[in-house]
Amino acid sequence: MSSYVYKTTRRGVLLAKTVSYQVRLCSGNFRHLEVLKDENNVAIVTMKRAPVNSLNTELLTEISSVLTDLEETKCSGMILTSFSDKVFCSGLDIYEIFKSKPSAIGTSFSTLLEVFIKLYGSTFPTVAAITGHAPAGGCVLGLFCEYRIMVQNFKIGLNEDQLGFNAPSPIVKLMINTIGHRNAELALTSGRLFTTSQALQVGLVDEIAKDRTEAFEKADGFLRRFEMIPPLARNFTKQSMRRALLQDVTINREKYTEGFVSMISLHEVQQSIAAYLDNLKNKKRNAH
Ligand SMILES: CC/C=C\C/C=C\CCC/C=C/CC(=O)SCCNC(=O)CCNC(=O)[C@H](O)C(C)(C)COP(=O)(O)OP(=O)(O)OC[C@H]1O[C@@H](n2cnc3c(N)ncnc32)[C@H](O)[C@@H]1OP(=O)(O)O
Repeated sequence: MSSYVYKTTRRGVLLAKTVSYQVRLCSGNFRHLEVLKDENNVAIVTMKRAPVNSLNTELLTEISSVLTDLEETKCSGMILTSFSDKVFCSGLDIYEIFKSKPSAIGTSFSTLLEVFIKLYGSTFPTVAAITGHAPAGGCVLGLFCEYRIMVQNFKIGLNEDQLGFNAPSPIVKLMINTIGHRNAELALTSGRLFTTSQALQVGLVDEIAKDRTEAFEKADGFLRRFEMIPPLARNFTKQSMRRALLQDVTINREKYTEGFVSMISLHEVQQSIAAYLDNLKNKKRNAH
């Protein structure tokens, strides 16, 4: 088998077409993730749930489990990315929230919150190499990381309002923390998807890359900024900046999950999701 993998070296990250490379994380057997680690204990976590990395409970559970592994093995940094050169992550799996049992919607959302707690609160530095579109939950996953590098000419944002429901309050706070109140309000109320360059302008992403290789070089550059910073100090500072939101979600996880399930289960919301799915299918049909 020959596939693209990312070979990390002390001086940078190289894209290499090879199969004989570094250590594979052996503590987990993942269906939708590839996890590689370099000699510096930096992990590259690649989502590979074709075609568009929609976040179903299984993928979310795998991400959660990898994050536990990375904490336990004292990983020194993590790059989160996608197998695809078109889509980073298409958000929550719509089919898990459309016409689904409340318990299934609840499990999916609660697992997303678990990923938030582990990823946003991780002791190691995290960076998203966004190699394609990142709508809704895809943007959310990027926002959980400390730094975002996005390949040019794609779209990112919280378009939940377009689907007929609002983004829950913790993610609104996170968006405000990232791009400011005014920009967040304008973006969220219209379900705006930003182009890569617009996202850079408002601060939704931190750097633009011309392609995947450059995104990895820049991600590696971000992680190397911390080589000379004592990890303990870095982590204390990170936790103190993130404590309020982390505590809120940890304490109120059940309440937020119930709120999300009630909202998604509303008849009008289900109708909006149905219309959104029709629209998605029509777009695809018209493109052919
Ligand atoms: C502090 C914070 C704490 C906690 C967080 C709190 C709250 C967070 C709230 C998060 C809520 C999120 C809600 C969602 O994420 S709902 C999902 C929203 N997603 C979208 O709107 C994206 C929809 N998809 C697209 O726009 C395009 O598919 C995309 C641009 C991604 C790719 O386009 P492309 O042309 O490449 O592919 P398509 O032909 O459109 O799609 C291929 C097949 O994939 C299916 N698909 C696409 N997206 C999804 C999805 N999200 N779920 C399930 N399936 C999806 C699509 O239907 C195609 O299927 P087939 O027709 O081939 O069967």
